[in-house]
Amino acid sequence: MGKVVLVTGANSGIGLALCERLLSHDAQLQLCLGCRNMQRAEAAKHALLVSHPKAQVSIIQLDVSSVHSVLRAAQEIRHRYNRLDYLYLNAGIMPNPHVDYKAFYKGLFSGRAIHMFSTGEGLLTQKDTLTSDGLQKVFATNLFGHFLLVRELEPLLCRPGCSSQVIWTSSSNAQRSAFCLDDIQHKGGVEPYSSSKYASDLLSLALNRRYNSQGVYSSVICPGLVMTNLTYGILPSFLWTLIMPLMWLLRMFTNTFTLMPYNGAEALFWLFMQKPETLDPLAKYHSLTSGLGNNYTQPRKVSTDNYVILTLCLQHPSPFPFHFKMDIDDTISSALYEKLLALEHTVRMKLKDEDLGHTS
Ligand SMILES: NC(=O)C1=CN([C@@H]2O[C@H](COP(=O)(O)OP(=O)(O)OC[C@H]3O[C@@H](n4cnc5c(N)ncnc54)[C@H](OP(=O)(O)O)[C@@H]3O)[C@@H](O)[C@H]2O)C=CC1
Ligand SMILES: CC(C)CCC[C@@H](C)[C@H]1CC[C@H]2C3=C(CC[C@]12C)[C@@]1(C)CCC(=O)C[C@@H]1CC3
Repeated sequence: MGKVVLVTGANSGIGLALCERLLSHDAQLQLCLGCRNMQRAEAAKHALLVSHPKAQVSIIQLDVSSVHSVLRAAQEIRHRYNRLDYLYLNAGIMPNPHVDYKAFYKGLFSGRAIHMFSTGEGLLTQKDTLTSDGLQKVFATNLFGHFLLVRELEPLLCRPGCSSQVIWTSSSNAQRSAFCLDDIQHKGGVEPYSSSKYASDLLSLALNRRYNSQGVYSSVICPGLVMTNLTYGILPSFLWTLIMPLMWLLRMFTNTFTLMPYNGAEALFWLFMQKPETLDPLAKYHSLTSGLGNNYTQPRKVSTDNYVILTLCLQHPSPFPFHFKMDIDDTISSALYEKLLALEHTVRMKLKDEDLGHTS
């Protein structure tokens, strides 16, 4: 039987491009598309079957921002399959983005222009909303729903003698400065996207600590800047098309302008072909495209700008030598993991109470 792969947010952009690449590589795969919108999911399945008529593609209705939907979908997946080899946690949103053009103009002449183009740091804010579960929507979609999904699919991922991979689509926009352990949902800030992506980097570390002994390996990837529905929400598509020659030119200076979903999916696809035991849990795997248009994957250390480390090390005398850095990263990721477990407990209790309310 072929390997089982579940991809969330598979009906468009990077997720759909990944599915195409996976099927081109391995026609025996059992590919499951986790999508919230069934019409768009059917269209994606149809497109995949046109290029791979013999492929085994199925759909699971999954809204990762809804606790009820995640629990129901996981139950259905456990019913359909007895294994899960790859879980791609790719669905993501950046609602109501606002570009700070003043900061962009300043950044152009700051000596950090390339960094700004590759990370979007300091340029973007978003207006978040609440889900029906009362959670911040960006947090619920980009992080918490996926966390719950991993927890629910534990029996399929952890199988004696077999290994499996959990792969997060993170972002170069993941910023330590946007994330706060006391406000993991980012209720009080205007950069929920950066916060949620930084949290996914931390969570991946925690998942490795928790699950490696059971054969589950978690990695994070960074797709670069890709033209998808997400980026068309930041600037209209005609404007992106208009500045495309400029972006090709910028590729000479930053290889993070992957631009096409196929290129953005490079690291996701590359991880599919790796032995998970050989992967570095502290690396973030970047999809990169050279000035000449060649794709490659490069691991870069995750969270090198940890301000807690800096604060501690700047104290005199420093309570920690520099080589304690990884331990402190580990402490933050453990703390996040505990907070997510506590939140999971709360939402499960709330759902139980609601169910009891309906039956009595
Ligand atoms: N484009 C870029 O430059 C970058 C993107 N990324 C990340 O890549 C990932 C894929 O985004 P991208 O392909 O660019 O954008 P798209 O908007 O094309 O894809 C996002 C996918 O996520 C799905 N999705 C959104 N919310 C939910 C939900 N609640 N439940 C289930 N599915 C959901 C969307 O479904 P629907 O069609 O129903 O909305 C869609 O299939 C995201 O995690 C994004 O943050 C990271 C760095 C850069
Ligand atoms: C000449 C143009 C390239 C000017 C575009 C300016 C900005 C709108 C963009 C520069 C860097 C971009 C970027 C993203 C969005 C658009 C920019 C801020 C992302 C934040 C999109 C989502 C991500 O996950 C990472 C991207 C990093 C770079």
